[in-house]
Amino acid sequence: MSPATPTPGGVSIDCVDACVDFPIFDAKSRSLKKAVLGSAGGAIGRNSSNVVVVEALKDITLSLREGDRIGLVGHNGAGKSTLLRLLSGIYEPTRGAARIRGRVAPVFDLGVGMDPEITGYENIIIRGLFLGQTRKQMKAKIEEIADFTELGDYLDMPLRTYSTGMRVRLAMGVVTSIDPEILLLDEGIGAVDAEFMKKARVKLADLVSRSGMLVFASHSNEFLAQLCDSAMWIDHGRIRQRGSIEEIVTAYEGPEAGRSIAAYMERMTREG
Ligand SMILES: Nc1ncnc2c1ncn2[C@@H]1O[C@H](COP(=O)(O)OP(=O)(O)OP(=O)(O)O)[C@@H](O)[C@H]1O
Repeated sequence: MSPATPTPGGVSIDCVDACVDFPIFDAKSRSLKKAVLGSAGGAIGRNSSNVVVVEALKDITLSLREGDRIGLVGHNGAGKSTLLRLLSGIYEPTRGAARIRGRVAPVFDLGVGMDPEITGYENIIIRGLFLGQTRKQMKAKIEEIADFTELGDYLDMPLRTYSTGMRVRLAMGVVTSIDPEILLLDEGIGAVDAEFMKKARVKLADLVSRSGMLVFASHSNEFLAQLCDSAMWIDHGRIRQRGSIEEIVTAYEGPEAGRSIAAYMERMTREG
């Protein structure tokens, strides 16, 4: 399908009882008890072959449709990133099913689609191809992307000479220049400095308004409220609750955080 062709019937994601387990072949059983009691991470158990597994996602049943802009909240290791990878098709469910219809742009794994040995310019093209663009489309917008990144002469240097934030700038430049149908964002993109982030947020908001569906994992309620209109609480690999941003922040962090995000959203609406 050409990158500009919309998916017939609209974009959608449907998961039914989807589970994702990570087998850990070199786990030390002595340390397991501690991990089970920890508040971070998914449950640790054993599969039918008695291999230790991390149950990163458990029985995820979820329907997402065109226009959905949903934020994911939850503790460290709750399963947010794993869910984004499941929704992008990068991970297959260990059990259950996940059906994805639409062109997905995953914006979390900065290493994917990038080559440390080639220049920033070349990586712009490569990453665009990875996200379903044609070489011609990428060449047409490479200068605009280069300007956005403000990386100057570094764009002629191999990517391995870049800092983490510089790589994020490059990846953000590419992703905000395309038109994905399903946008999956991880807050890891926050590795850039404050000045650049201000500019990137505007571009991201624009990208989100162009895309058919957004799922965004974030530890920042404000950032979540800027891009999403509903939220879902992931807790130890399960969907604990889905609802409005205010509802979910209140349930996850308590009434004070809920009131604070409600006031923030009101201010956002007032100021347009
Ligand atoms: N490649 C992997 N191999 C083994 N376990 C993994 C792997 N990736 C994630 N996990 C485990 O899966 C669980 C969910 O991790 P995930 O990264 O999805 O959490 P998260 O909600 O995104 O966390 P954070 O907010 O800290 O980024 C954790 O227990 C983690 O240890």
